[in-house]
Amino acid sequence: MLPAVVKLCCGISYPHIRNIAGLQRTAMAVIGQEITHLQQWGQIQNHVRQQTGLNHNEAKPEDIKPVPAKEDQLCVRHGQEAMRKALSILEEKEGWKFEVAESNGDAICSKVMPGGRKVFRLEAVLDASVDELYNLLFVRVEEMHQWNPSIQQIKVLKRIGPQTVVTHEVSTGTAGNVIGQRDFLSVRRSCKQKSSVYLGGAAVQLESFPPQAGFVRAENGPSCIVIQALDDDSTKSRFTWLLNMDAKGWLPKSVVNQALPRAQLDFTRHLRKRLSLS
Ligand SMILES: CC(C)CCC[C@@H](C)[C@H]1CC[C@H]2[C@@H]3CC=C4C[C@@H](O)CC[C@]4(C)[C@H]3CC[C@]12C
Repeated sequence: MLPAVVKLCCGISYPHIRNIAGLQRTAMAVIGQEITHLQQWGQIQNHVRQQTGLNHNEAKPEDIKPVPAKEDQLCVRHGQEAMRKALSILEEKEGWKFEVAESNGDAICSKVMPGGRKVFRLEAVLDASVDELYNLLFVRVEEMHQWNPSIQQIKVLKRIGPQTVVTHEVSTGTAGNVIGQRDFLSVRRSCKQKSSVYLGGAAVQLESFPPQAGFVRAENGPSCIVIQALDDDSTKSRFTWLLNMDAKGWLPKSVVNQALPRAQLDFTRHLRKRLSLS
């Protein structure tokens, strides 16, 4: 119905729109983008509702079907767009400020984005091949709670081809984590090349999986992990992680901005421990 009405309006106004100029033209373009956006989200929401049967909060693995429906493309595009944005943040040369470094060489820088949110970039060298890390961080992402106590659960709600997943993540609210428990709903994409892997993602909003009672739904802005083989030694990888998170809830910015780099260092420590076992 909405698309039909929009088309009708466009038809009626087309001769006038052709004659507009300047700011009015910009405004038209923005309105157009908004409509496309609204329409896309409507489709994604309906589709995920149908495919996962998620009117309750538990998705059983057998409910998740890899249906290559047309609407899936929208999730894929959202993931691609998140990856593109995250990589372009990483590529920015200016404005990074040193945050912390550990004696093992792990280092975190931060940058304030337009709008005031701080993003964090962790750089580390890990004793693992690109494939091993891809396997642990993307293929077997649901097992992450087994080696990372900051994570209570990660559930793949939907797989769209080999590269895209829709996930629900729950962090733990342990003593070390001053922010407390959060849940996230994200689209995540992987892009695997011979000597590097890109894992990117961002939050999505789905009516079928609304914020749950007792949880604060945090939001991942465009974020990514880049894993690159070190030239000389393919058993070691460079690990670069852009964390871009709106933790939500009523917390002072300064508290959040201290907890996030800490969470990155903790994550990396647990990842190293896990790698030393295999
Ligand atoms: C400080 C509080 C709010 C949050 C602490 C937990 C943070 C560090 C946790 C919660 C959810 C987690 C993410 C969940 C899923 C993935 C996808 C995977 O392919 C790479 C790791 C990544 C991206 C995790 C990174 C760490 C993460 C962001």
